[in-house]
Amino acid sequence: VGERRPSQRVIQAIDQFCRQKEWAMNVGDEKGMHHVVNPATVLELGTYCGYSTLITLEFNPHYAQLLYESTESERVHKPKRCDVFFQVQLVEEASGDWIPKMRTEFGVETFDLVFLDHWKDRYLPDTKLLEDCGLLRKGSVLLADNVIFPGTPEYLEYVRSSPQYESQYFQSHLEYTKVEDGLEKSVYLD
Ligand SMILES: O=C(NCCc1nnc(-c2ccc3[nH]cnc3c2)[nH]1)c1cc(-c2ccc(F)cc2)cc(O)c1O
Ligand SMILES: [Mg+2]
Repeated sequence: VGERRPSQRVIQAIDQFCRQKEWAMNVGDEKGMHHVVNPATVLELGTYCGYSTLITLEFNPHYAQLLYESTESERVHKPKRCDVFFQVQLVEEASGDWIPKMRTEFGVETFDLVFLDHWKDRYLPDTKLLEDCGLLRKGSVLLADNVIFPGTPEYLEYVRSSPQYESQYFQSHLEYTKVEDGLEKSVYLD
């Protein structure tokens, strides 16, 4: 889409390096997200190296710097329109502190997609925070990585048992390995 988001060549180079030289916790080329969703306004919780990035929350300054370099986006307080289709806005803060500020800081009404890939014990509290802050609308999609490994049992139980969500599991493997893992796609029914 935009020349400033990590290009496909960068993604392929990351995948090759992580398969052949050193494992890293990107969502990876097998799990991927492209076949699951096609959003407009996206929140990513847990940026890491910016492998899958649009509007993203990362409070680890080292990972945040990696994203700035890979997308040449400027710090969130001077968001630069990377191109007509999207902005990369990076918030170096903890998700629990910043989700309540999304509307006032970024003018976000609701998110079309939330990609959960941060601390696994934050998936459930942050999901409840998104609900309480009115940041989900009918049809909003929560896409959660690592629901099997490392695992997010409380989150899975919640989205699979709540009448507010229609959930579907996309079985795959932990990035660059043969260990079972997968993505849980949960549509908010409101
Ligand atoms: O921990 C993971 N990801 C999370 C990184 C993170 N570290 N800190 C944050 C944070 C926490 C609050 C935040 N609030 C805003 N940004 C935040 C970022 N996120 C992770 C771990 C593995 C994994 C695989 C095999 C193993 F043997 C052990 C582990 C695989 C994956 O795909 C992962 O995504
Ligand atoms: Mg992950």
